[in-house]
Amino acid sequence: MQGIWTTARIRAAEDRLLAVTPDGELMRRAAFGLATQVAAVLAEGTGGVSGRRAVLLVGSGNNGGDALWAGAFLRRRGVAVTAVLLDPAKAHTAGLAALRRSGGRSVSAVDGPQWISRADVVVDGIVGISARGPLRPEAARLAGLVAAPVVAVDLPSGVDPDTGAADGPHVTATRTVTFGALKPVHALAPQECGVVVLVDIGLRPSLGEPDLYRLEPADIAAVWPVPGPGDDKYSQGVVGIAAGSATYPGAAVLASGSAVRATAGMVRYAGHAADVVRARWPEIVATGSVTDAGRVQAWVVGPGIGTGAEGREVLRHILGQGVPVCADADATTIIAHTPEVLDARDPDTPLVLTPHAGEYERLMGRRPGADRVAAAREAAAKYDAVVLLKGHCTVVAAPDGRVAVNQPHGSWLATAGSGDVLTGLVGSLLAAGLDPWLAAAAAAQVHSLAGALAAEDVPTSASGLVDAIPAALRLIRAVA
Ligand SMILES: NC(=O)C1=CN([C@@H]2O[C@H](COP(=O)(O)OP(=O)(O)OC[C@H]3O[C@@H](n4cnc5c(N)ncnc54)[C@H](O)[C@@H]3O)[C@@H](O)[C@H]2O)[C@H](O)CC1
Ligand SMILES: [K+]
Repeated sequence: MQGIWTTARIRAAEDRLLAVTPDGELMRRAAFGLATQVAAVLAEGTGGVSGRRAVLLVGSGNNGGDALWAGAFLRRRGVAVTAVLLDPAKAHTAGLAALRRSGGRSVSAVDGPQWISRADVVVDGIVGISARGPLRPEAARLAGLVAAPVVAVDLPSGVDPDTGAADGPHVTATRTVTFGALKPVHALAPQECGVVVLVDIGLRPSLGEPDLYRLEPADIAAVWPVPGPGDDKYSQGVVGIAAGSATYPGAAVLASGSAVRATAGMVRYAGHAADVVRARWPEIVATGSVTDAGRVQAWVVGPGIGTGAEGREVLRHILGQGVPVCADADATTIIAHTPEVLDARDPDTPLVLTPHAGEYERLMGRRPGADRVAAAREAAAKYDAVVLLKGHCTVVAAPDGRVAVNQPHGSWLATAGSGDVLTGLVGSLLAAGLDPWLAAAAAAQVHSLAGALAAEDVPTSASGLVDAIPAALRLIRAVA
């Protein structure tokens, strides 16, 4: 799994490493990697490096220092480099001297626009992990003038390094070159970071355990259930789907279909949409009620069951079965409005909640807010459940504090029924015996990849999503 560290952890590790590294060495390592990436962007965008024009937006700290040293390295490759100093009195002294020695020029912010307009690439060295809030006015004005590709130093300036919040003026980068380790912004704001490149500066040994994780294809391929010689339809885990109604069978069809596509384990359906589900998915054993559904190793409950007395009884029955439960949609609302339904839950029964922002507000009495990691952790602790907080970047928090951030593949999941598909995936992995946090994180990753494959750059539907699950699993196995 890809480790992600908060800025406080990064800074502490950097301080430890700085104490045993020659002065300026870390910055030069960072800047050399940065210069290599800037040259690559120039080559990709203009067909060459020498003679091209790079403009550096330089803030008052070490982020600007990285940019200035990178400018000096780019000068060796024949790039014309101009540093726009946002605060000349505070520009990194050694970096600025190195740029000037190499033949680079520096100008004040007043003269910035004329250089920015002619740039082939802009390097965002305004602010890094010490950023607080959106870009300040002068920086925002200059950043707003940029038309050329942007390479962000460490992170795109104006985007919160620890939450990825980008609700004020900020840089949107084509590529972000970060140093030592990924920070939360790189996983939580992929649309602002562009392609993220990690430059090793020898920080890893000083870092310790990550604060957040992102699953890689190999992590998913390693846990996704595949039948073996000794398996039969039961041994891979049977998932029960309690969803839908006679009036609204769609959620039942989607959640059940997703479970059928996700693994080779058996799927049982229980509810008022049995005929429709059976007709669409003949593999499924469908019954009219959860009370006569037969043994399962995990339950999915919620989509389309309604939030009235009958829905509450279905949820209460399922929570008392002593198997992992994924509660979604109406089940989330029932839990929020009548939390006493959780009294039916056997304390050892793992529970996965999959709220979107509105359902989160019902559960917690507040919106998730800018810090979605903290929000997911808070809900996970309150309900002693894995909480999969949906969003452009889904965040999955476990009651023990573990957090995974999924890697979105576009926004194709913003379609009706998408949540039903996700919950079927989660339930299948729970039935296969996966750790509930891992099950939710892996399901979210496959769900977003299936969305991209189903869409292929044009809008798709939840049915298309279900059909793309096998392709997503094949792709994950292929790249693992
Ligand atoms: N420690 C090292 O040797 C290495 C650090 N690296 C780079 O250093 C930056 C972090 O540098 P730091 O000096 O702590 O501060 P910043 O450059 O991030 O910020 C400077 C300055 O910016 C002002 N500021 C804060 N918020 C804003 C804002 N929203 N808009 C405009 N200006 C803002 C504030 O005055 C800050 O003091 C790190 O990111 C790396 O790039 C190398 O990675 C490795 C070596
Ligand atoms: K930056």
